[in-house]
Amino acid sequence: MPTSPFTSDQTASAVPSDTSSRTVPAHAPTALELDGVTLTYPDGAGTLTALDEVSLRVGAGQMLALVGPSGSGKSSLLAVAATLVQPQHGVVSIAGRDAAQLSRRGRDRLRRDEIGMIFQQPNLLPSLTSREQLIIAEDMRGGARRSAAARADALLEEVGLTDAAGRRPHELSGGMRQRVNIARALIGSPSVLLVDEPTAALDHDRSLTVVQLLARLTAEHQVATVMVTHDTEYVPVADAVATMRDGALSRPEPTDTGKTSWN
Ligand SMILES: Nc1ncnc2c1ncn2[C@@H]1O[C@H](COP(=O)(O)OP(=O)(O)OP(=O)(O)O)[C@@H](O)[C@H]1O
Repeated sequence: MPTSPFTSDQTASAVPSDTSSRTVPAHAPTALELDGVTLTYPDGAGTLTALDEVSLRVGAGQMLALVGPSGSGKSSLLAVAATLVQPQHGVVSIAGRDAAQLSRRGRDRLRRDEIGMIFQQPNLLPSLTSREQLIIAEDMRGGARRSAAARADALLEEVGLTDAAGRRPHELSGGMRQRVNIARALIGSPSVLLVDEPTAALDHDRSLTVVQLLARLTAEHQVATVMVTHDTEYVPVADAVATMRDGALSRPEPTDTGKTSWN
């Protein structure tokens, strides 16, 4: 496992991130694919189109920042990509598997095995230590306890929290709690990481640290990451940016990290 550059709740201060460890092939294998996805909600006598023929490919080791005004469909895109909501039209593929072709149980398994989710609030269990948060998540996935403990320790080291492994959420800063949350989302070795406003509850320096950490882990774990953010300041840390407007998604534009080409 790579050694973490963090010590405790160390923060960083400049954009773009240190992306020196990020080497992504020009055409990374596609881990997340949306093809012509349309999602509508009932709206009075009619319907509201939340996603309008959205297509997107995110490769292993690539991080996409998703921006757009409130109500433009960003959360709907994450919900569809997470297979939590079924679109009326189009295909959602995770790790090469078409979610619509699976039974409900198959989709649950796909979600459990291939998708990690990170929300703005870490939602850690108050009575558990950082290490236990990760082990119990792996337990609930059905993983073996002994390997879960070793993996939890390795992940906590990667996010710079080895010294905080025995601390409970109230003994951690907001940034540290979000780093536990990120480590927990990776414990099942997902192919896809879906991240909704990870910095909304953090100050600037901690926000930057968290986004840089997501970028580094995306490359190191070869996961396909989609991060919704309202804060365009952190967009340059991602490999590409796409904008939602009225349910339509722009073509992803590579940022100038210079380390990758977009799919
Ligand atoms: N469960 C739902 N039922 C009905 N309409 C919904 C539902 N969820 C979202 N919408 C509508 O779909 C549209 C897209 O919403 P969505 O939450 O995806 O946008 P968003 O870009 O994530 O917004 P925000 O940045 O405010 O979270 C909005 O008009 C919203 O009101």
